[in-house]
Amino acid sequence: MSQSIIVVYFSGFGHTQRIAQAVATAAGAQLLRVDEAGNLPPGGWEQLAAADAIVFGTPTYIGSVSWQFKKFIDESSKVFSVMGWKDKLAAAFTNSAGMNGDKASTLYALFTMSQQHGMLWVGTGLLPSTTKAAKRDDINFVASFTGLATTTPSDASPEEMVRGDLETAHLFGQRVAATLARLQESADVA
Ligand SMILES: Cc1cc2nc3c(=O)[nH]c(=O)nc-3n(C[C@H](O)[C@H](O)[C@H](O)COP(=O)(O)O)c2cc1C
Repeated sequence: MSQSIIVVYFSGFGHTQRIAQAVATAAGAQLLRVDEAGNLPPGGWEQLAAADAIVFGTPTYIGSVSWQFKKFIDESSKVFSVMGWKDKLAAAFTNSAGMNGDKASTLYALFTMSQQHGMLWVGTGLLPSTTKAAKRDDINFVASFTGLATTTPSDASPEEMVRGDLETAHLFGQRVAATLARLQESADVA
C-alpha cells in the first residue's frame, strides 16, 4: 500500500525548515509550509486530510510553538470537530537556540494537540548520547524522546546547522515512515 506523509511546519528564519527538509527526505514525505501569516497554501487542508501521517514542526519561540503554528493548530479545531485526523500517525519536531530552551514545552503542546485529534504518536525511539565521551555531532545529543529536538546557536545560519542534528532528523523521518509501513502491513494482513 502506498503511504502519504506530510511534514507541516513553520520556520521564521530557515532553521526549522532545514530540519523539516531532512525529516521529509528520509520519510519520503511532502512538505507543507505554514506561511508568515499562519496560513497554509491553497489545498493544504485537503492534503492533510488525505495523509496517513502528519509530522508537525515549529521553532520554539518563548518556550512554545510560534504564533503562526499556533494559529494553524487552532484552525485545526474544524478538523477536530469531525475527528478528521483520528488514527493518523502524528510526530513532531522543534528547533531552538538553547540546548534546553524549553523545547519540551513545545513538543508536549504538539503531543497534546495530537491526542485531542485522536492521532497515534510516534516518538524518536533513539538512544541519547549522554556519556562522558559524547560529542555534539552524535545522534540524539539533545536526548529527546517525545519528539525530535534540535539546537542551533542563535548566530548560526541554516547552512551551519549541526550535522548530528540533521542525521538525527533523518533517522526520525525514517522511523515515522517505517512505523507507518508496519501499521499498514498489519492492516493488510487483518
Ligand atoms: C521570538 C523568538 C523567541 C525565541 N524563544 C526561544 C526560546 O524560548 N528558547 C530557545 O532556546 N530559543 C528561542 N529562540 C531562538 C529560536 O528558537 C532559534 O533561533 C531557531 O533556530 C529559530 O528557528 P527558525 O529559523 O526556524 O525560525 C527564539 C527566537 C525568537 C525569534
